[in-house]
Amino acid sequence: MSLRALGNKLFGSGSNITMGEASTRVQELINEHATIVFSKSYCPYCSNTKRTLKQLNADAFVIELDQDSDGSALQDALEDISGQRTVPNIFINKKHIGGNSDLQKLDKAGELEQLLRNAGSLKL
Ligand SMILES: N[C@@H](CCC(=O)N[C@@H](CS)C(=O)NCC(=O)O)C(=O)O
Repeated sequence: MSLRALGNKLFGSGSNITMGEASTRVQELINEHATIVFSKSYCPYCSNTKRTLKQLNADAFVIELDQDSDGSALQDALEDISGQRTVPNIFINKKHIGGNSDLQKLDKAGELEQLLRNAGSLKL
């Protein structure tokens, strides 16, 4: 568990769910959505990721952590699950892709489209 997650567990993060519940919710979201972006609405890297996915016509589920009352607990859980605290935090086919720079790298290498296709996330 990260130091921040431990601090939140001991002192509270302003959220009403436990770490375990947050982890379960994150895991359920990852399992339910072939492509999912954990995002924050004001984050420019997230906008970049969402724009790229939209340009590819990908069907991606986006959760804006800053607009979710449990967002900070979910972010702690994401750090535990993926080792990454920053947003965007992207999963395709339950596989952790990383952040925006990782997604852009895959796109430039021509690998993103195939990943999305394999996940069943391409509409066309
Ligand atoms: N290199 C990362 C940068 C992501 C980043 O710095 N995101 C900021 C928000 S714009 C962040 O997560 N800050 C910490 C936080 O919001 O808790 C990427 O490409 O995704």
